[in-house]
Amino acid sequence: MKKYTTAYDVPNINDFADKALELKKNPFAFDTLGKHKTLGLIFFNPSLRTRLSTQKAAMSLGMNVIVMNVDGDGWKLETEEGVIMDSDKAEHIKDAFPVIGQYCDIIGVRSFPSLKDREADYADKVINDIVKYTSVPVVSLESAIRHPLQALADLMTIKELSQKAKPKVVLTWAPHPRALPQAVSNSFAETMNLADVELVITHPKGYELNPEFVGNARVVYDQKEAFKDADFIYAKNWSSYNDYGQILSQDKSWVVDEEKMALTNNAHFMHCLPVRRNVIVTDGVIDSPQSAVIQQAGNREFAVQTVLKEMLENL
Ligand SMILES: NCCC[C@H](NC(=O)CCC(=O)O)C(=O)O
Ligand SMILES: NC(=O)OP(=O)(O)O
Repeated sequence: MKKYTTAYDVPNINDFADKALELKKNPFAFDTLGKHKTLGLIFFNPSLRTRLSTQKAAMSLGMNVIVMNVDGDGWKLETEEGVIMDSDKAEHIKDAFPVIGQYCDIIGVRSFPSLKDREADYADKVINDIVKYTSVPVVSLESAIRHPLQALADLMTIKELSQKAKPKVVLTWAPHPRALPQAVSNSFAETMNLADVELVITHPKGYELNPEFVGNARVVYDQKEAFKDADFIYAKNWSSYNDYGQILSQDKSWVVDEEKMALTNNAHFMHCLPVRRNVIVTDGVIDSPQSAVIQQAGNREFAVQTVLKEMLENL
């Protein structure tokens, strides 16, 4: 595997999630596979889960790990082509990543969208440029438009918890004070379209996701209608795709609360974290026995370990 930037980078994401669940049972089975191999993690944006789970996963495979927060610790990196570099950005990614590629056997990158220029964000230029400018495998730690490691962990969690062959999975928009990327929702929808689930997406009008990611999902604008008989409720805020990057609503009636969860089939509550309590979801729901958020975050380790293992085996 030369890159993992979307669920389509593996032949079958369902089989791949099963492999990850197998690895979870015996995470140290390949603890010398990564001997003398170095993983470089480059963060343009903050992280807790992705950073720590990836470091842990690499160490369980015997790898060395080097981590850099490029906006904090190093030279600020320019990502635009052909600019006169007289701003605060001292180095171009075209120079930085071929250098980083010489020090590393695998590179992981987190780079959020601008939320200003839809065309540029959806070209997913930073991660694609890094794939282009380095010869080593690249894993997305959340790009401008996708978060494939999160979606893989989400699929694992649904497989672990589902009591049905084809559960009803509802992705619901929820309010947030800031404009957030569509990446988590895009990757979740992309992956659920490939999984054996009934996918429903609910959001206020104006928050339609890119149709490429919605796929065969049913879009329901009435949140309570969408929640009926759901087996999984996956909450996430995202900014508008059509009115690009804008906050169109902060409607508190979209918060996931106990009353709405009571409409479901005793659904499991999911969120990628970090989550703003009592903004996205009430304490009562996230602290309930049906909350899967900690298990989901736990699965991040084995999702990325499976990707790294596959890359190491094909170096
Ligand atoms: N990696 C998981 C989510 C990351 C990001 N969330 C955030 O930036 C939340 C920040 C805040 O709540 O202020 C997102 O939505 O894509
Ligand atoms: N869910 C997730 O990617 O978390 P971090 O942003 O903390 O890495």
